[in-house]
Amino acid sequence: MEWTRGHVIGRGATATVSIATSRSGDVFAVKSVELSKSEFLKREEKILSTLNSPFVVGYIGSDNTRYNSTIMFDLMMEYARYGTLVDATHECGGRLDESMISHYTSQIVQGLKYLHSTGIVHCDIKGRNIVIGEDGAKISDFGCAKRIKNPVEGLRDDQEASIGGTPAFMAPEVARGEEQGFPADIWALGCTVIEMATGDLPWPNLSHPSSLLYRIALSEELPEFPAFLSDKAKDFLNKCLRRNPKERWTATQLVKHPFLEELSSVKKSTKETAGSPTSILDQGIWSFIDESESQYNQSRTYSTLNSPNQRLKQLSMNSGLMVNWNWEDSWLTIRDSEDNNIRSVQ
Ligand SMILES: Nc1ncnc2c1ncn2[C@@H]1O[C@H](COP(=O)(O)OP(=O)(O)OP(=O)(O)O)[C@@H](O)[C@H]1O
Repeated sequence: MEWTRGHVIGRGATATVSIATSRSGDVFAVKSVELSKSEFLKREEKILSTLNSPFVVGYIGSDNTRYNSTIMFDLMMEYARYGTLVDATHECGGRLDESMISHYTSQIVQGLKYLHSTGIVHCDIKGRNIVIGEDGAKISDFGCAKRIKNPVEGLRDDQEASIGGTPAFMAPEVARGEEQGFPADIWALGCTVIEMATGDLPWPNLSHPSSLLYRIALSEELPEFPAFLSDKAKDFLNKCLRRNPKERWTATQLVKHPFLEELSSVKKSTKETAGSPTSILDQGIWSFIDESESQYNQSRTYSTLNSPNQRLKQLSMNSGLMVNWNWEDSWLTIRDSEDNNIRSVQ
């Protein structure tokens, strides 16, 4: 397929996302990294290409392109024109009202139900990894995702032992470096509900990632439930945010929770609530990205250790090293590969 890269619409820890258009005029998003650093994006493609759900961003294909003298690996996917859930929250004055939280949460839970039924743990659920298209919220960014079992053969996947994600959204068992299964996505979902309700991260009063990770891993505390939420919303949070992963509800159970069943019938159109984005033509889609937009993020590798305590220490040290930590910039994603290397990116 012939296509043209447009302007940058987002930058994550690992990749740059641009708008793109095909010769026939179809608009899509393209996530790009240098080919030599594309291991994680290729792994993302391997997972995304197997998925098909209205609640997961759609896969289109992949390509290699030359940008100046650099060969890029490009993952092409459905374009979500209203940006991320964080963007939608900002455009609504910094907080979403409860009917909208219920509406989006219902779609995310259906996405998680689908993913978990295919044996996939997303491992990095947060507002910035939920994109909003014409038909609502979709789970995106499968850079940390793993298939923990082959539903047909019941086999362990190579990635099963890996640990990843964003510290503020990490479940206690993940912060301790023990395991990251389906319940870890449910914990992160609870954190994402708090993020929609407050416009802030869970655990907002912690000023450093190491204190954050120790608190999540080793205290008996939960993130604070926003006092202004209804009892149903708080009960929903209570089913997600249980420190013991075995006590958390599954996505299949959560779909039927009264918070989603009743309030999600108050459906507002995404157009009404996500503001009115600039038209694609206004955004200069037809021009190539310029030099200043081509700084693709570097990845770094750290060795780590075997015991949970040592792993936790390494995770928190890496977090501190990687970012000048403040809550606006705290979207650090940490990946810990099976051979016990932590790949941490800013
Ligand atoms: N399909 C899409 N449609 C519209 N915008 C998108 C799409 N995918 C990604 N974006 C934008 O690009 C940003 C970065 O994308 P993404 O999160 O996939 O990159 P990443 O490098 O894997 O991020 P991180 O690892 O930091 O979470 C998103 O926050 C969003 O603003």
